[in-house]
Amino acid sequence: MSPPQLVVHRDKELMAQAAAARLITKVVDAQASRGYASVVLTGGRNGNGLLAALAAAPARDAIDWGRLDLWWGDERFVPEGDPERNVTQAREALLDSVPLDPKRVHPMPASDGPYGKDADAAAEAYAVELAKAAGPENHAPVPSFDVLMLGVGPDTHVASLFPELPAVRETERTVVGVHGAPKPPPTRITLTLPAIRAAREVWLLAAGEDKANAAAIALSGAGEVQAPAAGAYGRSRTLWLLDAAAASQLPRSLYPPASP
Ligand SMILES: O=C1O[C@H](COP(=O)(O)O)[C@@H](O)[C@H](O)[C@H]1O
Repeated sequence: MSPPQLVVHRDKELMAQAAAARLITKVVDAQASRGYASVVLTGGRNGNGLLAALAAAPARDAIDWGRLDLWWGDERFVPEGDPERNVTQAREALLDSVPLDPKRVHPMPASDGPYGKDADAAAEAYAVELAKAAGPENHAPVPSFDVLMLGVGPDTHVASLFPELPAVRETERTVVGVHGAPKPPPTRITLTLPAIRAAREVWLLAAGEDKANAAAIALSGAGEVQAPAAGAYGRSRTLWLLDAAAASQLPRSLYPPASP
């Protein structure tokens, strides 16, 4: 487990721009050393803000988009093209404007897809897709993602791992269906903590006042069942990217006040 490091930016716009710049560097470096990169996208306001900032970044074309594998950390289990789907929002924010290789883009199944309304079967199929992409050297039946991003919800949820729901307790499977999520829609698909922890780097994104309490709880030693964000860490790095509003309730030992 790699202990959390914090980077606090002035506001959410700057946080999104800085995170986008960081992601460009990470992907370019991975492509230079290995030939390709793999990234797990998150939904939510902060994740989409980062993608929009990436779309607007002049350096975005330093990325070889055709050699980038994209996966998702979670999905709302609604029909294809539904505006609530994380992939729909990601396409609008960035993906439709860059030359990705469609074979390397791996959205989670929709509720009108081959598994119909069966979110558990759809989750299992995604686990199989991940396992096929994993190499023997990988640390779990998922690829060694270079960067796995997670938006932190106001209730400390990450991906679709909500406090106290069964998915956050999963220790074997890499992807599960979620039923009765407290945030709509209630049916979802999510990577589990073991899959998340197989990533080289996990970046948690938290901007805005409504994330302040969640960040403070998750970073103050809470258990992962009560505060799923506390259980999300990467093998080499766990990075919390915050804005000042989201950092405003952190203990001073973690985020000392700025010098005058
Ligand atoms: O529903 C979801 O919420 C979280 C956080 O979203 P935010 O709008 O509060 O930032 C997101 O990370 C997750 O992917 C998504 O499905």
